[in-house]
Amino acid sequence: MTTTPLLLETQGLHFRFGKRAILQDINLQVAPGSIYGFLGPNGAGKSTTMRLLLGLLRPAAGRIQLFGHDLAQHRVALLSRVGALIENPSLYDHLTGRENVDVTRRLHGVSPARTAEVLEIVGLTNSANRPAKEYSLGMRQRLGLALALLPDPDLLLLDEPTNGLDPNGIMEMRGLLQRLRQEHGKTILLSSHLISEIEKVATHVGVIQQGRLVFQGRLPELQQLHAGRAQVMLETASADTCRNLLPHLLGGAMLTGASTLQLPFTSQNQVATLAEALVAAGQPIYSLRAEQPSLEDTFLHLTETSAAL
Ligand SMILES: Nc1ncnc2c1ncn2[C@@H]1O[C@H](COP(=O)(O)OP(=O)(O)OP(=O)(O)O)[C@@H](O)[C@H]1O
Repeated sequence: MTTTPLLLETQGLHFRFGKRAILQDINLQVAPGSIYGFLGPNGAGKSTTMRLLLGLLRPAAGRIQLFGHDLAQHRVALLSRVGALIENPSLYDHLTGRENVDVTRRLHGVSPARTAEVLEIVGLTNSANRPAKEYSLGMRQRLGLALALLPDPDLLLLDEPTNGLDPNGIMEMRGLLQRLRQEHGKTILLSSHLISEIEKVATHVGVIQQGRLVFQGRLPELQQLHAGRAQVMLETASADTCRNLLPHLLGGAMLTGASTLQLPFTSQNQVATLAEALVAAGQPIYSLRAEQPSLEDTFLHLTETSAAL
C-alpha cells in the first residue's frame, strides 16, 4: 500500500475467544502521518483488534509491529509511544478538567506545563476549571484524549471516539483529529461503524467484516471502487420488451420491476446511446438516469461480498 516504513503493521493476526474465531488473518498497514479509519459493523472485531494492539489481549497467531519493532518483545517501550481512548474515559467527576489531567500527568511523571498544553490542544482551556460532571459527552471524550496525549505519543488508537456524540461534538472531534495529524504530527487509528464519519476525516481505510479485513487502501481507492458501482436506471413501458429489442445494450441489465431496468453505468455516452436506441425502437422513456449508490451502500456491498466468499 505504501513505500514508507509502516508505523503499525500486523501480520496474519488471529484471535479466538474460546473456540470461536474472532479475528482471522488481519494484516493492517498503517503509514506514519495517516488517519487510518478502521471501519466495520458492530461485532466485526474492531475493539478486539485495538485491544490486541495495546497488548491487552494476546493473539492466537500472527505478529504486531509498532514503530518497526515486535510488540511481544518490546511491549512496555513501544506502548509508551501509544495513546489510547478505548472506552468512555474514566474521569473523576468531582474534579475539574484541569485536576483530572493533573492526576494522570503525575502518574506519567510528565512536566506540569504539559497539563495546559494538552487542554489547549483539545480545546478545553476555557472549561478547564469546571468540574468534569458538568462536561458534555463530547467534552468528556476530548478530556479523555487530553489524558492520552500527556506523554506526547506518536500513535493514537481511538475506538469509536464519536460514538454517542451530537453533530456538534462529532464536528469538534473531527477537527481535533485533523489538527492532531497536521499540526502535531500524530498518526491516528480510529474505528467507527459509520463510513460517513470515516470518509470525512481518514486518509486511509481498512474495512473489517466478521473478523476479516475485506478492504485496505487510501480513501480515494475506496471512493473509486464506489464510483465504479454507479448504475443506469431506466423506467419504460415494458422492461422485458426493451431488453429483447436491444440485447447489445440491455442484455446484461437487471429487471428491477415490470417497467424498470438497471445496468452498470460506464459513461455518459452509454446513456445517450441507450436513449437514442430506445427512441429508434419506439420504446417510451419515462425516466433515464445514472445513479450513484450511497457510500454506505458500497461499504455494505463490500461486507456482503466478503460474507459470500
Ligand atoms: N469477552 C468476550 N468473550 C466472547 N466473545 C467476545 C468477547 N468480547 C467480544 N466478543 C465477540 O467478539 C466479536 C468481536 O467483538 P468486538 O467488540 O471486537 O467488535 P467491534 O467491531 O468492536 O463491535 P462493536 O462496535 O459492537 O464493539 C463479537 O462477535 C463479540 O461478540
